[in-house]
Amino acid sequence: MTAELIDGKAVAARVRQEVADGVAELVAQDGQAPGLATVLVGEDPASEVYVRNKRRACVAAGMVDLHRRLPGDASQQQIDEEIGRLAEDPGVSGILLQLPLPGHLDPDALIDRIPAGKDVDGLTAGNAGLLAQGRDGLRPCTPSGVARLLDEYAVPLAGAKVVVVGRSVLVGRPMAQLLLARDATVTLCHSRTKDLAAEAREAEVLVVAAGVPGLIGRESVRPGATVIDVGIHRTENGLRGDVRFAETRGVAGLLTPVPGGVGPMTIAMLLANTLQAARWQQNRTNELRSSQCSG
Ligand SMILES: NC(=O)C1=CN([C@@H]2O[C@H](COP(=O)(O)OP(=O)(O)OC[C@H]3O[C@@H](n4cnc5c(N)ncnc54)[C@H](OP(=O)(O)O)[C@@H]3O)[C@@H](O)[C@H]2O)C=CC1
Ligand SMILES: Nc1nc(=O)c2c([nH]1)NC[C@@H]1CN(c3ccc(C(=O)N[C@@H](CCC(=O)O)C(=O)O)cc3)C=[N+]21
Ligand SMILES: [Mg+2]
Repeated sequence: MTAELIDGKAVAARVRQEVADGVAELVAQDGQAPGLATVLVGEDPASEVYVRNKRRACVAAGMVDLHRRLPGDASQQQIDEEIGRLAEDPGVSGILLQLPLPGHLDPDALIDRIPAGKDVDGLTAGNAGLLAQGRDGLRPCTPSGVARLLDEYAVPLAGAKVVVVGRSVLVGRPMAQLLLARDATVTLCHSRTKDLAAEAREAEVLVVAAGVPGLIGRESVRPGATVIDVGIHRTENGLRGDVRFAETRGVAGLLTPVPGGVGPMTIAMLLANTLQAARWQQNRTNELRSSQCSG
């Protein structure tokens, strides 16, 4: 068997076009484009690259790029105040605080200063709680990108055995919650899991987000399974994932490559979240206006 590859680049391009169309529609309705505020503290080189890519994608979708850069020695209070200003600003639809922050700062406290309706990374306790309760909210970009890929390739989730490897707040946990909301039977594995390969072999859908290069190979994959590799590692031979690609391709039914799989979906879903946030804000403004007119 040779697995069919999931083309994340193509799906991401489609999502970005949908977002661009939605932005144009919003601009036609009320003359204002959604604005994305990226907040970058310090000069971490990887973060510089991610933020640059996010800003480019935002402009390409017709949104307003509102970037805020703070020095690496900025205080908790300075960043707190900056986020507070962005929270109040009606031109700001979405706020993204790029992580990791310099060590002297408390990221959780700063993230929770972002209003849930502008939290386009879906990382506030408020949005995590809404997801855990199965209520509407903004979802973390990488897990919702994975869910979109599974939908595009018509992978059945209701009643399916799904194994997620990794329980981070950024990826694993929200991934498990999203799949649970789609009626999958979800097993969540982590570094203390006793027999990872045995758990993973049960999966009809296996999502790997451990951050360990080559953790998963043929011994861990059920024949015909769908395997989603979230891991990203820069090696001498280019980008690699958490899945040993060549050998897994001989066992799986559907497989994401690295690069070109999950990676491109993360930015596409950030744009989709920003459009969603802008629509909610527009609806709220319109409701407020009409209630003032009639009352
Ligand atoms: N493509 C994309 O867009 C994105 C890619 N990534 C990539 O995905 C990977 C994971 O990211 P992230 O979730 O932030 O990573 P974290 O390091 O925050 O979390 C890793 C998780 O994997 C678990 N884990 C580690 N080693 C093992 C092991 N040997 N067996 C089973 N579980 C293990 C950890 O368990 P424990 O909790 O017990 O420590 C932890 O829950 C990274 O490579 C990252 O670069 C991340 C975000 C977006
Ligand atoms: N708070 C936080 N949010 C993140 O979103 C986050 C993070 N922390 N920590 C690190 C990981 C990693 N990550 C990637 C996003 C896109 C690609 C991506 O676009 N990859 C392309 C290739 C890019 C290239 O060629 O360099 C691809 O896979 O095809 C990769 C990796 C986000 N992360
Ligand atoms: Mg990828």
